[in-house]
Amino acid sequence: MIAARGITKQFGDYVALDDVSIEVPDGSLTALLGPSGSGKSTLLRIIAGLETPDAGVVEIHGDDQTRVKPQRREIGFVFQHYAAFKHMTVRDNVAFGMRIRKVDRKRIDARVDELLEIVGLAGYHKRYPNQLSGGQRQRMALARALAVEPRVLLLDEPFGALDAKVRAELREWLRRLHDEVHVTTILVTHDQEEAMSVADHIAVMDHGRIEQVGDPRELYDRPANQFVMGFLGPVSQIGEQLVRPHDIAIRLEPGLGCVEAQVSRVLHLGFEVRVELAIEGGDQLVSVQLTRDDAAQLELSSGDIVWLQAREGVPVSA
Ligand SMILES: Nc1ncnc2c1ncn2[C@@H]1O[C@H](COP(=O)(O)OP(=O)(O)OP(=O)(O)O)[C@@H](O)[C@H]1O
Repeated sequence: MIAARGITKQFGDYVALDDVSIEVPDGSLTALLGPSGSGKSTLLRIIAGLETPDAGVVEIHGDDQTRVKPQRREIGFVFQHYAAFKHMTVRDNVAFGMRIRKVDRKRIDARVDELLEIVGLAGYHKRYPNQLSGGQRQRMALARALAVEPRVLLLDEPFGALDAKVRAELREWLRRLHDEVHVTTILVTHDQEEAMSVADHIAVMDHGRIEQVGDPRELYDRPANQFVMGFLGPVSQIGEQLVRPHDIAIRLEPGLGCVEAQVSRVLHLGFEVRVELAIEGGDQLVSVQLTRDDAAQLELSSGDIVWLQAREGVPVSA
């Protein structure tokens, strides 16, 4: 297990981390998810030893590592903009850490072959980094990080600089890689879909604090507060409540607990139908997601007056 306990970090007067504690189980893939500036990278850098906390302790497998140099923590690190050695081939980039550790040449060769196979770059040994696509370069970076058999793999927005399609592919690939390699991994991301689709556990961060830790489903179904609910998916405000757009029922008659609204647009988006409505006194349109069948039954058109209600038993946050 990797644990950070009571971590506080200030930059001048600014509190980047405020008494943060987290436990990352062995073999898990845990995401630190939060908006820009919430402290994710700072927490990761403290776990890596690249930054020193003002207070608190970092433990890896029960050993206090707070004062241990990064090189001695046995971690692999991959950043968004991976600094590959441009003048070295893919093989030499991946072999770098092993050469420093004086691993013998035969073992290095075998391990490089194995790693390039794992990251889907078999046969790319002789290429140089500028002859790889962005996605291939990040996979090479992962091979390099894994080469020294780290106890922990730390990934800071590793796919952040890539376009949406490649990101989505690499996300799936990372999940499969993790299922194969099982190295305890912490992934920093601001993208809730990325966190939800690859991580076993997610710690949602905001303003230097962890707001909630749980598996993707727990967080979605039982958000601890408005911030977590809003960060994990779209929400609509009905009266004082935040409700997910697919958890709102539209009724043609008034009823107990219903809020009156006027349909402003009906959008047919293939699989779903999205209805945008104005609630009196609300300054933003409320969005409701319906199935095509439900929408067909309601026969809504703009200008109609309807009543909205959160479906029973769904997560709402007041
Ligand atoms: N070396 C530093 N000196 C001063 N302020 C810093 C330093 N590093 C980080 N900060 C500040 O601490 C806060 C948290 O930064 P951090 O990079 O951890 O956030 P983040 O959640 O990773 O955001 P992003 O996704 O934008 O990187 C930010 O307001 C940032 O400006």
